[in-house]
Amino acid sequence: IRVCQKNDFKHLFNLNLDVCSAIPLIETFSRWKFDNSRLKELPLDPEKRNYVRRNVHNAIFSQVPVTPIRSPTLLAVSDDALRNVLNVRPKVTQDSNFVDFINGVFRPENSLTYAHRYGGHQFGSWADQLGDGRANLLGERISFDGKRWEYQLKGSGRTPYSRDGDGRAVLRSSIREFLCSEAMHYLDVPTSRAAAIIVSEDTVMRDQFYDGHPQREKVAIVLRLAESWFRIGSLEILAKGKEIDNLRQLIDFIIENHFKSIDLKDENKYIIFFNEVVNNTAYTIAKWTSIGFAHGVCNTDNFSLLGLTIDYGPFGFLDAYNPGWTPNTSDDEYRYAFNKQAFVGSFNLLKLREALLPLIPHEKLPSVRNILNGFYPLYTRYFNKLYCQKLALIKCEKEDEHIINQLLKMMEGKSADFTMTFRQLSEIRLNIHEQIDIPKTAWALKHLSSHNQFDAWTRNWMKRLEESGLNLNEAKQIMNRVNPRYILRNWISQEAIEMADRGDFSRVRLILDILKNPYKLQKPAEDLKYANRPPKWAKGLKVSCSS
Ligand SMILES: Nc1ncnc2c1ncn2[C@@H]1O[C@H](COP(=O)(O)OP(=O)(O)OP(=O)(O)O)[C@@H](O)[C@H]1O
Repeated sequence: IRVCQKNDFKHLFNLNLDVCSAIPLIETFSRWKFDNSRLKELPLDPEKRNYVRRNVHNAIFSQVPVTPIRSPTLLAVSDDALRNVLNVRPKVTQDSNFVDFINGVFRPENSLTYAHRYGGHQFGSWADQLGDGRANLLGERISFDGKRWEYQLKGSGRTPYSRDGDGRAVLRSSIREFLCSEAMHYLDVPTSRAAAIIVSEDTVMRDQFYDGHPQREKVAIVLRLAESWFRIGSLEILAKGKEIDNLRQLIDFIIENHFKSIDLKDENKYIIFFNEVVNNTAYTIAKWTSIGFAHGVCNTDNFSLLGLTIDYGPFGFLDAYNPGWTPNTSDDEYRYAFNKQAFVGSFNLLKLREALLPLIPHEKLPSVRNILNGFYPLYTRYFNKLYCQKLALIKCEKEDEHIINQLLKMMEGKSADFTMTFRQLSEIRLNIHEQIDIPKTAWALKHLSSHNQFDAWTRNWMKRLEESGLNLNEAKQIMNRVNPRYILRNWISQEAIEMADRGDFSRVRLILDILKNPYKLQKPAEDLKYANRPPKWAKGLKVSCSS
């Protein structure tokens, strides 16, 4: 443990304790560098003229230069990601090299500009080669806490995987990804992260904005971070192309770097690996469900092999509880609806199992099948555990599952606000006549309380709390640690996007600051009514795959 530097004390008092258990933070960006020895071991496409779309074979990466955006402006940074992942002092963002770095112009020592070749099942069908069509992997680096991070630019130009795309990401989708990936981190959901976002005056055409008409939109680049960007589709394309050596090499690489408990010499290593991915995926989807998050495009190319939430496209958080809701207006069949995410997760894991088949001996296939069959029970266990926490039901027994299901039924019947109902449940009290008392400000709960089963349910729930030895105050403390008050509702990001489009980045920065502490009441968030009933215009907001 290093001795804290003077400046760190102010963070210590904010309880940001980890800053002091670290090597000193880097002060000048020009000295910052990648470690990058491992990624270079993986098969590289020999073609270097990589601006033209083509089918790539026998490679995991293509080397593609970044195409910078014109007159880039730094829109926002995540101080926490800078400190704890890049290990730089946030003031390095004033260094001109920093914006140049995100724009691909300044290349730190050892940096790469790879585009990854992957495939995927999209909306249930095999889509063949997809790949990083607008992203560049810059390299890997170990942060001071020993974690290995892969750095990526999204929106950084065309690659052989761009298909008909222009290689760009528009401002609105970049802001959404930047804010939501950081918000998910603070909500304790396994996720990729974002360190910074730059924007240009350059525009590109997109065919679906608010009113469904083609529009020119500004472009942006996000510096994204993940322990690994490999997806189910990374393995699928190798299996489909019968590139078995590459398949084996990539899985071994992932096991060695990210599944340290698996012995590479173990003859069952691929089965154990599958088991781990199934477990991680079940946990992440249960976490999504517990905070009302719908990913929106759960294709296999968007499902991380580490179980991280990746690719923040047409995602959304539930306002009114409608389990069949999808945030993605392009999803006509509601395949990726909120309540279908576990089903889709198991479909995606089935595709992973298929990709692993060439490496698994025939006699071991039944055990792989059993692992997959265990997905849904595992997901349900995580789901129940997380929902028990949301209601402070610390015993989490069969009876409690009944309480959870009854509450969700009532919420669905009343279209109760998902986030605020859970949050405000902790504010229920019994008055001196033992009657249920809901504060006037608890608008979501007041609404739910008109349900004819609400009183009976509440008393039953309180009885369970009592049986666990908890009084309402203790329950409140537990509940307020897991039920956020602020989430990134579509209307909240929409206002920030419109301001940023006009050159005012203050709202994006403020929202990031608020979402750092989603469980804590904050005045700026209350002033902006972020815990109030969503405004009427929020209902008309649409998000689609066009980004
Ligand atoms: N504007 C674009 N230009 C080039 N390729 C694109 C563009 N938009 C999407 N693609 C490609 O289409 C495929 C599906 O897109 P999707 O939106 O799922 O991914 P993404 O958001 O670009 O990337 P990621 O999954 O890494 O976040 C990917 O191969 C992606 O690279």
